[in-house]
Amino acid sequence: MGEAPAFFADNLMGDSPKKVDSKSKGIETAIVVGSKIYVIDGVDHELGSTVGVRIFDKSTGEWRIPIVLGTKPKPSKDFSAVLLNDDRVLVVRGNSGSSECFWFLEVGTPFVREHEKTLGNEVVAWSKGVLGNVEKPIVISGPSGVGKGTLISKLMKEFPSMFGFSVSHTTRAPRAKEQNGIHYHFTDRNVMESEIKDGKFLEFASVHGNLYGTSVEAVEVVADAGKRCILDIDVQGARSVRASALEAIFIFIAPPSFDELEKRLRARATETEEQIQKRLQNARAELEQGKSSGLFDHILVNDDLETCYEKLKNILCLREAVKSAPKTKSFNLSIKHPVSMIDQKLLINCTAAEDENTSTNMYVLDFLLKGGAPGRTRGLNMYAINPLTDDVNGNNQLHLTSSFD
Ligand SMILES: Nc1ncnc2c1ncn2[C@@H]1O[C@H](COP(=O)(O)OP(=O)(O)OP(=O)(O)O)[C@@H](O)[C@H]1O
Ligand SMILES: Nc1nc2c(ncn2[C@@H]2O[C@H](COP(=O)(O)O)[C@@H](O)[C@H]2O)c(=O)[nH]1
Repeated sequence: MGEAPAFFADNLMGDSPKKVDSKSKGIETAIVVGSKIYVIDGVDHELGSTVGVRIFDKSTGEWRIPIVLGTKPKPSKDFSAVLLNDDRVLVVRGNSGSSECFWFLEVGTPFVREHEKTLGNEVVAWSKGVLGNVEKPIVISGPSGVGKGTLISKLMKEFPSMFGFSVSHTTRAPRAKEQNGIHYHFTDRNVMESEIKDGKFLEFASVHGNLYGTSVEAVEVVADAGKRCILDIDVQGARSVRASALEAIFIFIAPPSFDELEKRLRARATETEEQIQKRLQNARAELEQGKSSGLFDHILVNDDLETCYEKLKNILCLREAVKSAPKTKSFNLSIKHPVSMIDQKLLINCTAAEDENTSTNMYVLDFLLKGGAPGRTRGLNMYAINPLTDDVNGNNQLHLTSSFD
């Protein structure tokens, strides 16, 4: 049994985070969640330049080191933590810009519980809070050769700042023009199987004799860039994502006929005859499942490419004029960043980037909205308010008052 660290002695029951100075670990931030205390090491010298998490169990008096999933924040001496509910903690990284300051540490979400079961160890998961109202990711499925990749390429070409592609892992060999890290992360089966065991994948499936999978990181990288993520995955993968906590839009692409599908697959000339036969055989089952399972929100027939592409854009509510993601004004979070919680909304004082000395902005994080990326905690609505004139919802109170007058 371990010994409770001295800094807990004065506030073991409270929920408020405390910044503590520890000789061995540098600056640490602690937060109480139920019977556990989560300690975040801002600068961990033993592990190099990384952020560590330790758990002190008050009921047993033991320290535990959890398995840490997701993308961690960069080390900082200025972390502060706010308990959002029993399963997640908002970690604010002080002295950083708007794209680096909000992080979530999941300690008991369904995602974490699920991984605890498979990994047989305590798990915590990091994800980054992304400014702006991040739209739901798009899952595109359909039989091999139907034109998923072609449609996605068109979308990415027309709206480069709006969409980002989730680069899957696969054990199949690269095709002539495919580049590692761009089209796929090409990997070995034993490496991928071990990473699946480590909980690195949001979903995975055996497709046409090879392993394919979407890593949590692949989707997070896109969300971190403030873009809407597109996943090109098979029907089994779509089913797994549907069962996960990731909220997405599911679109199934069907061919006009089976003969046309075969023609396209052959014309692409990327597979051997044996592989084509395997893909066509699997296509029958995929078409049946895709069209009948109720898994998909939309089914599009890719007959004429341009017509299908226009329909896809309609589903995604894209118009010619909207070519870039809406931008939120950037800001810098100072070391002192007072926070307060009102009605599931967190108010944070920040300094506006353009005028650091004088202008203070109030930002609101709205925890009621859902959506976003695998991070289960992403896609949170963050917006600026003027504390002198606006209420917590951003409504101008002066304007309201004068209209009543
Ligand atoms: N509407 C269409 N009409 C005719 N040919 C098409 C159409 N859409 C795509 N194609 C062609 O069909 C072939 C297969 O398309 P693509 O590679 O995009 O399919 P896919 O669904 O991504 O396949 P996979 O699942 O194997 O990656 C390509 O050669 C592409 O140019
Ligand atoms: N379940 C998943 N399926 C995936 C993923 N990445 C791609 N795919 C699907 O595999 C087939 C074959 O792709 P190909 O590039 O070898 O032609 C296709 O249907 C893709 O949608 C993934 O990460 N998970």
